[in-house]
Amino acid sequence: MSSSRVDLKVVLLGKEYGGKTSLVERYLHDRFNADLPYQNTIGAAYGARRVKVGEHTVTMGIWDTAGSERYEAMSRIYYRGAKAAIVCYDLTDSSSFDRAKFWVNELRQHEEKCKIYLCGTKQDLVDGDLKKHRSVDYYNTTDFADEINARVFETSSKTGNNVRELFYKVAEDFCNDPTNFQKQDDSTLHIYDEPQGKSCMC
Ligand SMILES: Nc1nc2c(ncn2[C@@H]2O[C@H](COP(=O)(O)OP(=O)(O)OP(=O)(O)O)[C@@H](O)[C@H]2O)c(=O)[nH]1
Repeated sequence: MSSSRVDLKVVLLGKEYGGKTSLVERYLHDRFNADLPYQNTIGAAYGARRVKVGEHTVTMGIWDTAGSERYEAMSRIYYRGAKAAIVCYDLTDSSSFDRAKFWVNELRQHEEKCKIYLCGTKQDLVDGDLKKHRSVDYYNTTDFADEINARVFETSSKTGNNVRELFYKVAEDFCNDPTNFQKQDDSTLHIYDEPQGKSCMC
């Protein structure tokens, strides 16, 4: 197994049952299994992927944190040093958007340089005839995004809609910021870079 530097640490934050693990599973392994019973993340899970953006190839290290408030203190550890945070909320659960605001506030206070992406999950459940299930208004999310200088994506891990686009945008924004390509010191994290399964770091 080869080891490689992680250029871009990305953390996923949000309420439990909000769809974070499914989003990472869809992105890293292109799979979604609706028949599997829900299993809450304990601690956090890690996966990595190389992404090519123009002339750059960056290794994205993705931390999927536990949404349960029981693990809140631990989730704080995982956003340290993150260049990007994907703050997820479930489009069928308005309280999950309140929780997303909580995480945005945390990031703004403690990790100022971390770029924030708001991600409304389970978009397939509020699409077309299923619109009545939508509990988070799109324009509320874009207004909030404007306030905090973030982008909004609505994704479905079931259909794959917008998932690659979201992660590509994270990588692209990173590559478009020249300060990210200044010489790094020896404290850079080195880890294995192949896509990895869900692991518990409890
Ligand atoms: N229909 C639909 N269901 C989804 C989607 N994403 C997630 N789910 C379902 O929502 C439930 C919770 O998803 P998870 O990805 O485990 O949520 P999580 O945010 O990782 O949860 P925690 O680990 O508790 O923080 C699971 O039963 C998923 O199958 C989606 O895009 N569409």
